[in-house]
Amino acid sequence: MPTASQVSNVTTTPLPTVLELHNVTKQYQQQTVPAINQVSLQLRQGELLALLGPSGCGKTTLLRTIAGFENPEKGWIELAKQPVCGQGTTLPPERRDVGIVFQDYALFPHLCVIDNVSFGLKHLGRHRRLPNAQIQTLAQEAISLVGLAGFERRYPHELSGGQQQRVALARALAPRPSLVLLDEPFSNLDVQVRLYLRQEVRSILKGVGASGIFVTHDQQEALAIADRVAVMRAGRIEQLASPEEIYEQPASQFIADFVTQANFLKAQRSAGGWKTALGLVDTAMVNPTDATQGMLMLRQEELYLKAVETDAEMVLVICDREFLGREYKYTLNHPSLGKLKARTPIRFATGDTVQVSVKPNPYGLRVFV
Ligand SMILES: Nc1ncnc2c1ncn2[C@@H]1O[C@H](COP(=O)(O)OP(=O)(O)OP(=O)(O)O)[C@@H](O)[C@H]1O
Repeated sequence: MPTASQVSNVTTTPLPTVLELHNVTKQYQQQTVPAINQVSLQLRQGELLALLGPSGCGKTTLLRTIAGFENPEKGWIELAKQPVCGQGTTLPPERRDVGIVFQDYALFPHLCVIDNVSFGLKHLGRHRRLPNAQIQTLAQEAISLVGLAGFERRYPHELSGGQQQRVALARALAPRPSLVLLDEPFSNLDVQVRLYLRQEVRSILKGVGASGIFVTHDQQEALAIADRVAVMRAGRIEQLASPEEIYEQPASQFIADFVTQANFLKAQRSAGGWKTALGLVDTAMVNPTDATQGMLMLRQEELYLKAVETDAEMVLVICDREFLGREYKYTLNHPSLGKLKARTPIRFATGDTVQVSVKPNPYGLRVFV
């Protein structure tokens, strides 16, 4: 594993690839469709990738296949340019130079922190036996790295959930793997701890130059901490791109819906612009497309709300509101349009009537066919 200074010095040259998947397909016996279907991807050294998607789309199966707990029927995987499965090779998990952090921490309750962290170092497989002194040094370094120096003799039940997850991370990092796999690592934690720990895990991985892949079904989490996000649907990767690109240029209506929870309105192109139930939207505000009709995506922040009297034309009613601190999130209702979501700093009360217009944005509105 490279040092932090090595990592920061290599921003101008492309970093080496640590992981490659080539058309990997895994189908469980009881299933009629593959859990992961022809998945290909590359991960560079130090890169943090999020696997994002709805329940059952294959995120965990993909992670488990990379770790070596599942064997794919088709395709192959290389770690550091060495095949680890497929093409006649099957390396067990302990020989893949991969650290794993589970959702439920999976710590040994009868072992204290340092023994939990050392455990993996003592069981690296017969190909990597380490002397005791080195095991102690590596374990201590990993514990310090995750901010738990002084907690070495505590038992898991004497730690908070966030601290237990730090121990799990220390255990994964102690053998200094080039890749760390994290399966929904923050989902058992309180919101505050979760927000804090996710940034910290990112900076710890970046600090040691390890690559990471984490599974999440939380869009904000994926966009907040990953360098790239793979949005999965029914076993396939539907889009693999930076968080900005996923948000600004979603490849499909499914991604736009899942990631940004946008509104979609039927739209028809006419000479004057795109006709929608909310009025005419200027063609210049919409990304160029050959389509003449489709669903116009309107993100929650792209709706402008103006208070009006109930008898005005095209009135929507505020039927729910959430105060988010800097802004409000409103649910609007219209008898024929149904429900729309909008975010704005403007304050309205439940029951207020508003008219909605569309705000331009720098990256353009999108129409999906
Ligand atoms: N051991 C198994 N045996 C049979 N089918 C399985 C097994 N594990 C997962 N599956 C199926 O494979 C598909 C993908 O499951 P997977 O757990 O990878 O999805 P996921 O995206 O991680 O879902 P979640 O977010 O709910 O954890 C699902 O249809 C699931 O029912």
